[in-house]
Amino acid sequence: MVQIYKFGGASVKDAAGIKNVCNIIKSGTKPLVVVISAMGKTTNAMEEIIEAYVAQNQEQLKLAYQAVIDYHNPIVVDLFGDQHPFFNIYNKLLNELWQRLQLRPTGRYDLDYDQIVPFGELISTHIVSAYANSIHIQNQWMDARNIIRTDKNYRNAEINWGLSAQLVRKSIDFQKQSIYITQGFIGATLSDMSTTLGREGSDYSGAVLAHILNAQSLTIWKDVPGVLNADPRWYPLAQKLNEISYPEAIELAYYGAQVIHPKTLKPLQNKDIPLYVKSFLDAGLSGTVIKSLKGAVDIPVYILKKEQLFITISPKDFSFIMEDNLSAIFAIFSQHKIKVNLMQNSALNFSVCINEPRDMGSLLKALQTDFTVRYNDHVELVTIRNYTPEAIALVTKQKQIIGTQLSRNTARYVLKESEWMF
Ligand SMILES: Nc1ncnc2c1ncn2[C@@H]1O[C@H](COP(=O)(O)OP(=O)(O)O)[C@@H](O)[C@H]1O
Ligand SMILES: N[C@@H](CC(=O)OP(=O)(O)O)C(=O)O
Repeated sequence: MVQIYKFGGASVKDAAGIKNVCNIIKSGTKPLVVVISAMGKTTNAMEEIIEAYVAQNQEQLKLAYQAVIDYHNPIVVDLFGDQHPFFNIYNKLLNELWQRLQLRPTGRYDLDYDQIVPFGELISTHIVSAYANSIHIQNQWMDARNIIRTDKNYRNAEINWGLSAQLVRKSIDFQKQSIYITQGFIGATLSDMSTTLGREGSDYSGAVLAHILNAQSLTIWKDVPGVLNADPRWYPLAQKLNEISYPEAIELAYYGAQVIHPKTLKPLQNKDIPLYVKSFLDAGLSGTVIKSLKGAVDIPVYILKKEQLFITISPKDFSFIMEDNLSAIFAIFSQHKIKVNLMQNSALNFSVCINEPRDMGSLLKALQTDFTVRYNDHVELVTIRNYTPEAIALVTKQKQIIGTQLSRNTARYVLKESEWMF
């Protein structure tokens, strides 16, 4: 049975990382499909390109494009030397990106974004695939846009499961090749326009392929030993969870545990395919497995969401917060692509915690036509699953609490941003 491996940007951020990834691929059970993200923070660098491109700021565009080249070039030279046939592929790809940047913007930001940002993944996968072949790890590079078909919802495209399944099965032949290397995060519409699946969407790509290929397992290789009970960058005493059930992992991802993309788990759960989260820094460690399990995680799990805005909305006409008002509010959120992380309502007020919007002014303006709006900015949202009095004390001590929501398993606190001291 096939295994799927997914490597994120951190694992391929430099030449040493790529060599390490190749070692893991070499040791992995075959057949194997490998899904790789753009190297390091390349997607952010591609977003700089987009900003300059859309603004048609040529000076800025050249600088942003050059930054992408300056990051990748030394890695390519380190891996291949400065004379290698791979440079034909590599230079062709960069040239294709530059030519794309010479076209005039269409005026549709999301569409342009999706034609440009995928170059990050195309470059990284070509580098890893060619390097692996050069050290005799025979593999086939595959363009995910030829197998992952989506709708036209640029930047957040939905998978066309039926067509993708047909194309994946047609393109992959494990009799001929036991290792395929492809991109996460990207796909294409029926008319061959590139699409992306949402930031950090490569985990999801891994799950889509695992589902379609009835894989034995999906392993996502991270810079942490597994899923921990908190982000270790925030809470240094975080502990590894050995096993998590699908529903619990879905809840953790939904509340914002950044280690797994929220859409990743459903396609796996539906076919009972286990997800391993393992460390690419020490592939021998057991990691975390997410699978069908009875029983819950037995320690508190903490999830922090930064850069939040807590808004309280009240109808100006003193009507109650009922379905018609709620649907008007959600229509505005949807138009502004607002993600609601927590909501609460009383008779006269509706409060939400949302990611700080890119254009706060236009959101407020839209809401203020029919509603009075009060808000707290610079807030953080902490969710504690399996909370205990000690866990609550840990996150709320010396904090100004702006909102609280408690259910049987989950405690949520909207807190004024201030330094964390554990
Ligand atoms: N509960 C958690 N367990 C482990 N890591 C977590 C958790 N919550 C957040 N993280 C963070 O997620 C990071 C890995 O995710 P991410 O950077 O998206 O990986 P990649 O880019 O490789 O896909 C870790 O470095 C860690 O700081
Ligand atoms: N490169 C894309 C997709 C992705 O999933 O990346 P990573 O696996 O490094 O989080 C992004 O940064 O959004």
